Amino acid sequence: MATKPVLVLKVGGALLQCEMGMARLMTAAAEMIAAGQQVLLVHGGGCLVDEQLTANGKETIKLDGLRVTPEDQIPIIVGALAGTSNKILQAAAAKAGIVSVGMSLGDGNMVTAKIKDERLGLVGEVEPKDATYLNFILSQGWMPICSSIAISSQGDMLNVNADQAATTLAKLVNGTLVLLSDVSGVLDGKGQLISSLNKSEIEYLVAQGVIEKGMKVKVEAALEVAQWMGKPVQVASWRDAEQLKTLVKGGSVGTQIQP
Ligand SMILES: Nc1ncnc2c1ncn2[C@@H]1O[C@H](COP(=O)(O)OP(=O)(O)O)[C@@H](O)[C@H]1O
Ligand SMILES: CC(=O)N[C@@H](CCC(=O)OP(=O)(O)O)C(=O)O
Repeated sequence: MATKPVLVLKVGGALLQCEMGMARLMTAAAEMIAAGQQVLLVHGGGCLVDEQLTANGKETIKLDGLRVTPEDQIPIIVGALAGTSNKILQAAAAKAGIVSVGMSLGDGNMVTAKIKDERLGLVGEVEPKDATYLNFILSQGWMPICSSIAISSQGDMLNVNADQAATTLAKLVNGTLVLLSDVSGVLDGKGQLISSLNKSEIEYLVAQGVIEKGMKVKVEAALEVAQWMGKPVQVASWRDAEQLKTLVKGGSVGTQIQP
């Protein structure tokens, strides 16, 4: 019998500040894993990074939703994402009875990484490389929990947007990607959930300024992977218990980004 594709769940940083949200998500993940579904969790932590940078007297600049990352901010950003955020999620997973393996993009030869654009500093762009490490962990029934810190072949630690990290890992394992944020999906100009979006609709809403900042990065990452795989990518909410239940049953939730 063919096994179901790996479910690649990406969660944004706001989840880490919500005990209830984390508990509900991990319960849902535990149910899926118990039913034989392989689950890979990729996480951000943008708000934790913001907090740590402020506490250390550093300023943040974002360009088109991406954090400009000067070298002197790297220890703080790496600590917040690969350290604190990753371990908070592992702790929540343990509470739900999940055996997890905490990791970063830089582990196990999973991706290649290079500097994305000199203007952004140490921001990385990643490509899928070798799935051996991930597949071994998944085959054990363990849940990888991956942060978006990558390492280049020159030995630089690079800060990768977590939606882009998730798309690369989804490609690596040929998985089904679900991007979970703090909003129920992509919203229109009146705040209503849009159930489905294709490339030209996305371009129109971006040009109108309806889809902006982090959601622009997310939707563009989702579109890229939907086209690459020839199947829709879902943008949904970790806050919504009903959406999580539908997800556990294998249903579609939030906004479908069409290839
Ligand atoms: N059209 C839109 N629909 C929904 N959210 C949007 C939209 N345009 C911008 N956003 C913003 O994008 C945010 C989600 O992106 P981001 O903060 O990067 O999430 P995450 O940290 O979960 O990856 C929302 O909280 C909202 O403030
Ligand atoms: C380059 C870049 O922007 N990196 C992001 C990585 C974390 C992230 O993407 O977190 P969320 O998923 O919570 O937004 C950052 O520094 O905030």
